[in-house]
Amino acid sequence: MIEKTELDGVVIIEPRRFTDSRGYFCETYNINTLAEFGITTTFVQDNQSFSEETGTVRGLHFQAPPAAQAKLVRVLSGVIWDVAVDIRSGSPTFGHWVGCELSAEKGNQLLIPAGYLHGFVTRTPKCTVAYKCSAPYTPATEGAVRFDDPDLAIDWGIRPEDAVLSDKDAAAAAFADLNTPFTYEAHP
Ligand SMILES: Cc1cn([C@H]2C[C@H](O)[C@@H](COP(=O)(O)OP(=O)(O)O[C@H]3O[C@H](C)C(=O)[C@H](O)[C@H]3O)O2)c(=O)[nH]c1=O
Repeated sequence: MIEKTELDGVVIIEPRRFTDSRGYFCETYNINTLAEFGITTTFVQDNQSFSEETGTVRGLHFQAPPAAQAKLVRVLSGVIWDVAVDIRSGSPTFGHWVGCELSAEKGNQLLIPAGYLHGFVTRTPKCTVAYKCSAPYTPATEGAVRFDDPDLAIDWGIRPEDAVLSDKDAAAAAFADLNTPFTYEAHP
């Protein structure tokens, strides 16, 4: 059901699927289920993005306090490699990243607390990604770091030059220039 990663508070969730002759049913989010695992994050906004091509990279993004967002990410169609990067100053894993393959078929999810960069690359065409956010969209607090930043050295499984990027992401800041607005707070 819930698997910790080496990054504090970043967990992989695999909701239970009730299968029968019609197909399956699963609860994709239940506040009480997460509370059983000590996760008390509440969400106020649902997002969905669709990416036509394999190799589409969205990220690495964050919103700064007071609009910092935790995210609960899942895939409705296709497969992505989902990445979180710890940017909490003072954290023993500052600048470290974890990746996880999320797929519609598996129905697995990645929970990323506030204080982390988030981004993904699509591993199939026509990828639909849905994610819950713990704070509303607040453009004035948005920040972005280059997905292929050499200091992060994230393995995206593609050549950087092959990435399909938005203009915003193509012009994102270097990690070294990030003035992280997050202070390290341990997660349960
Ligand atoms: C994030 C967001 C965007 N927008 C508007 C602003 C732009 O005109 C348009 C596309 O936004 P953007 O290019 O930032 O979309 P993505 O590149 O998919 O960004 C997202 O991708 C990574 C993976 C994330 O984790 C963030 O949630 C988010 O930054 O949607 C909204 O109206 N509300 C929103 O919450």
